[in-house]
Order: sequence, then structure tokens, then C-alpha cells
Amino acid sequence: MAAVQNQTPILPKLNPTDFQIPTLGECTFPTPPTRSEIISENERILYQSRFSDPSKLNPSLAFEVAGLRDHMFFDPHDINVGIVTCGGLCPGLNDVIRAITYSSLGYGVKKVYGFKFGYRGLSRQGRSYILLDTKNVNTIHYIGGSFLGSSRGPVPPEEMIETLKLLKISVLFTIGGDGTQRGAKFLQDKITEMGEKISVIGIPKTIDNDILYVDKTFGFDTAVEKAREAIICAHVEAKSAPHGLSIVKLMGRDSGFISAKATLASGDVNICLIPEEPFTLEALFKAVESRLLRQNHCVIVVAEGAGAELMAKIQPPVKDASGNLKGGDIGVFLKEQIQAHFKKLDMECTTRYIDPSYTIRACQPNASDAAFCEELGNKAVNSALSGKTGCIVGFWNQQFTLVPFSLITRGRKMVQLDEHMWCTVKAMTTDVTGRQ
Ligand SMILES: Nc1ncnc2c1ncn2[C@@H]1O[C@H](COP(=O)(O)OP(=O)(O)OP(=O)(O)O)[C@@H](O)[C@H]1O
Ligand SMILES: O=P(O)(O)OC[C@H]1O[C@](O)(CO)[C@@H](O)[C@@H]1O
Ligand SMILES: [Mg+2]
Repeated sequence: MAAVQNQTPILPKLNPTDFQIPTLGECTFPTPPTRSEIISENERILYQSRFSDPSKLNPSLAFEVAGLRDHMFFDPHDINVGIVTCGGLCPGLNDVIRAITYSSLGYGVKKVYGFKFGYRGLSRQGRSYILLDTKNVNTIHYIGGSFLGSSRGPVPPEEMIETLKLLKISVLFTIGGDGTQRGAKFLQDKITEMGEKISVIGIPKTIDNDILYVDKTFGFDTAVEKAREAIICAHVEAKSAPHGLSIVKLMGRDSGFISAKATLASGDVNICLIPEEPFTLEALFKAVESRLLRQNHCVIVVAEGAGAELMAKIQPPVKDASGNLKGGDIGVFLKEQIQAHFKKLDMECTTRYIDPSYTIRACQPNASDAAFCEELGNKAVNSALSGKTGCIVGFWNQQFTLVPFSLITRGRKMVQLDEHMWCTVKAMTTDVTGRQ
């Protein structure tokens, strides 16, 4: 097995205090009769569930449990809440917006504000919102995208607090990826500094599944399902042409989870390229060549962030409005390079290039993601009413957790090259690292 190259902090040095969730204060309102499960304040979900020596297991490294307590910090009848969706689209955004709205109004919350186009809707200049109710959110889960719109780009936390205070909002739900939760952390830090009693609760969203300390984010399953459909079509195309080569580009700027999982799910991929594992063009050409000669067809899946070192030589990455690095189009680059290579060899290669990125992201969630979103939304409301703040609702070992912003913003989850999932992908595909 080749040496592991990437260094995702999967098991960094953690302290029990890293798991502590800030609270706004004492919970004094008895929770009204509810169908929701009541969580005892002492319950925890172990960080480490796999071990060989039980004596080395540290039970104080554990997540708080998301959900309702027997007493609430907020009297729901006294408060307004806000919802914002930021970053790229993701299947299930509308489902979470709907779940939060229904759940909040069910507890008797006065008003649910939906901010338009991400944090921009909370800014002084771009302040824009709609009141959400059971009528206007009733059917939004039938379609993809965000009912509220989304955007990238920073907004000063002071301006957001000004908006929250103006509208008497006690809880802000931030639905978004790592950047959104970084922004939410800045906001919550400022709120604490100013001594305001406003809770900020994140719901991690990303098809990339790249949030640290979260097993799975909503939208990921759907993205894999849609990616698999594209791969199946790519395989059909490749098999139907003389020396057919299909290249499918999938999203994944820094983490190749969609590509890896879709490769496992389809069984039709011959070469899988992800950002975490560098490859060489020479090894890639050789692999395609030998595959076309042996099997007459070949399917390549490439994550958008793969080959970043190759792309950087042609075109330095640019930053988007949020400061995320965006490189050139690796899919188009590979198509052109491979075509030029086979032209030089005077060997036939019928190349098809498929980029389903935005169709994967803008669609309705599958049933499993939709159900997951419903629970996430409910857990977020329950946790906020219990006075929790400065955290996201996570999912770890099949349980809904609370994870501090300070923990998830330490980095980004990436595919570990020695994890079972990636090793299985490697067993199913051809290595193009140039090391073998
Ligand atoms: N360090 C930060 N401080 C304050 N705000 C931030 C920070 N990083 C990102 N944000 C803000 O969060 C919002 C969303 O960030 P970003 O565009 O990176 O998307 P994201 O939430 O990571 O979603 P995804 O990458 O999955 O599309 C933007 O408005 C951005 O300005
Ligand atoms: O087109 P945009 O908005 O820049 O988003 C692209 C990025 O969004 C993501 O889908 C994450 O939401 C990444 O995989 C991708 O790099
Ligand atoms: Mg991000």
C-alpha cells in the first residue's frame, strides 16, 4: 500500500472541552407536552466507537446530543427565529427550511424570518427577508434549490446582529457548508462579546460531505445517486463506440467523496481521480490505452478538484466571492490532453465528456435525504429552544449530535487514502498515481 499522502485531521488531539457546547443560560421554562424525545443533559455520543483496548477509551471525548431538554431556555411564544441558506445549492435545502418552519411554528414561535440570498439578506444594504409560514413553505420540498436563494461573499457580523435585533430574532439557523459555519462562528463570537441572548445553530449542508466530525451531510446521498445515473449513461456511451472513452466530471473541490462513492455504487468506473490523490498524465494515458486495447471502452470519473497541481501549472486558481480557490476545468483539460495523445498515437478514441455537476446539485433530494432533512430541522429547533448555541446539528454513529463551530471549522474532511472505502475503489479501478 502506498504511503498516505493527505493529512485530514481524522484523529487529531482532542480535549473534552473541545466538545463543549455554549449555552445561553439556565433553562427555566418547562417543555410543553411534545412528541419529541426528551434528552437528558448528561447524555453523550462517543467520539470513538471502534477500539481494541477498552481501557484506552476516553468517554469524555464525546458529543452532546441534539434535541429537546425537559426545560427550555426560550419561551417559544415570546420569540422570532430566522433562517438563512448560504453557499452552493444542495438537494434538501427546502426540506430543512420547511422542517424548521413547521417545527418552530408548532412550538408557538411568533415569526419565522427567511433571509434572502444568504448572509447578504442580513446585511445593512441588502437586507431582505420573507415571513415563512405553513402555507408558503408547504410544497417547497417538491423542488430542489433554495426557496430563500443563496449567495457567497462576506457580511460583517455587526450588520447581521443589527438585523437580528431589529427583527427581534432570538435564534438564527444557518444552513450551509464549512464557509457558512465559519461565518456563523464569527457571528456567534460577536454576539457573545456583545452579551446578546441570540442563539446561532448551524445545519451542515454540502453535497461534498466535507464537514469535519460529521459522518454524512444532507444532499450527499442524492448527489451520489445522481452521479451514478450519469456514470451508467457514460458507460453505455463508451461501450457503444469503437474505442469509446467517457469522462464524467463531478463536484468536489477539496474532497472526492462523491466521486469515490459513485464509483463504488456504479461498478462501471475504470479510473477514479480525486483531489486527495495526485496522478500523472503519463500513467493516465497508459491506463486508458491499455484498457481500450483490452476492453474497447473506458470510463473515467474525475472530481473537479483532482489534479490541482497539474491545473495550477496552466492557470493559477482564482478565488470566488467567499475566498474559495477555484482552479481551471480539469474535465475539459483531461479530454483535450487525452484526445491529443491518441491523435499523436494515431489510435482511435471516441471521447464523450459529461459534466452533470449542476444537475446533481439543483435537484430534489431522494427519499432518504428528505427524511434526514426533516429530522435535522426538528433537532435544530429543539436544540435552539434548549438554549444551545455556537454549534451545528451533526450526525455521528447514526445519532444526531451537537458539534461546536470551533471544532468543525478546524479543517475539512477528506478521503483518507488508507480508509476502507478508498481501498475498495482502488481495488475496482486502475491506479494512475505513477507509483505502481
Ligand atoms: N471565515 C469566514 N468568516 C466569515 N464569513 C465566512 C467565512 N467563510 C465563509 N464565510 C461566508 O459564508 C458564506 C458561505 O460560504 P461559502 O461560499 O464558502 O460556502 P459554504 O458554506 O462553504 O458552502 P459550499 O462550499 O458547500 O458551497 C459566504 O457568505 C461567506 O462569505
Ligand atoms: O458554482 P459554485 O457556486 O461556485 O459552486 C461550486 C462548488 O460548490 C460545491 O458544489 C459545494 O457546494 C462544490 O463542490 C463546488 O466546487
Ligand atoms: Mg465550502
